[in-house]
Amino acid sequence: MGNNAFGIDLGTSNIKIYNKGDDNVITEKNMIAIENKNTLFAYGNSAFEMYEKAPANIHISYPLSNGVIADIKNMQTLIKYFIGDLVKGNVKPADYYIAVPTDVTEVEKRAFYDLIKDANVKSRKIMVVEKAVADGLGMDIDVKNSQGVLVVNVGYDTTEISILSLGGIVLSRLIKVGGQKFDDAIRAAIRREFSLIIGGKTAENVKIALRDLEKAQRDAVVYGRDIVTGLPVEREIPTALVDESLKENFNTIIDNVKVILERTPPELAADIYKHGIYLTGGASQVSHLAELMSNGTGLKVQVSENPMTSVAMGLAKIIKEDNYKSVAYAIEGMSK
Ligand SMILES: Nc1ncnc2c1ncn2[C@@H]1O[C@H](COP(=O)(O)OP(=O)(O)OP(=O)(O)O)[C@@H](O)[C@H]1O
Repeated sequence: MGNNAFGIDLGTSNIKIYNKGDDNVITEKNMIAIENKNTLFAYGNSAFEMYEKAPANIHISYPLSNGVIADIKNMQTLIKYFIGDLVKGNVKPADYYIAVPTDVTEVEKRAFYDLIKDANVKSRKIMVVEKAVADGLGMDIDVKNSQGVLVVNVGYDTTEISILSLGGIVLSRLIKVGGQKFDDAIRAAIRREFSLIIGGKTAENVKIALRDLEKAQRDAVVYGRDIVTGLPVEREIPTALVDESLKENFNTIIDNVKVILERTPPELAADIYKHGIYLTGGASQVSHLAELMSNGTGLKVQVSENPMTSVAMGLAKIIKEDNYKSVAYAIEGMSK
């Protein structure tokens, strides 16, 4: 069996892996729990379950930060375990296609390649794909023939804004705003208005539930600690407060989209105008972002059907169809 292949979208909060073996994408939390400084205690979704609840001798962390690998050793461990789980412990030589952000340094890009090479996963060939190109393919855009595609991927701690043309990236900007900043803004507003401290997961749940709460015209019910009394309490938070708290981050994203649009070569403007903005990434689903982006830019906004997995689905296409192989490339001067 010489055709094993995996496509990896290494997100800060979620890792998505396409496995050609079963033609499926899995999503796991990109998290590791280490006990007493050196023993692996838990990884992926089970590490996330313990987050904010674990005792002091268990250190839980994300090995990625702002879209780049911050903790190479733990990231290697995670890759080894995730791949091992996917193949039920029987790791065979395989090709790896890994998505990388465009607007990072060459050294940071190379780190993605080195990660796979050194993770003990029997990598045969390691190919790199610009994340926005994979995103485009995952959203069924004809990226190889289109001249002017604007993709905005709102992730956990970054948003990547890219202009694609004829299968390549013309402009790209990675900004440090994403779902985590949205959660922080919700926490800060609740603390300010209700003197209530809530956890990060609670804030995330409010953000995710926001659209449904608004539809049902219901407040968000949260549990937290009252700053004044120090006691745990339950409070009802109006959705209008949550909406208001998110505005500033939304504006930062929209302003950066406008900057990219201003810098876009005019020859590409026609296609961008025709198709509008392709919005994807887990945090792009947050209530009101799409409509505010459309209002702010004057362009229509197409919302991805699979915002969390569009990059991995694009990698799947590249792995399965020879027609798309040309968008993947090897890192120069790799030593194997
Ligand atoms: N329905 C939803 N509404 C709003 N936000 C959501 C929803 N579902 C997931 N999210 C948010 O999406 C974010 C994760 O998205 P994603 O998996 O695309 O990020 P990532 O790839 O890990 O991060 P990055 O791209 O920054 O490396 C989290 O902040 C999560 O709270």
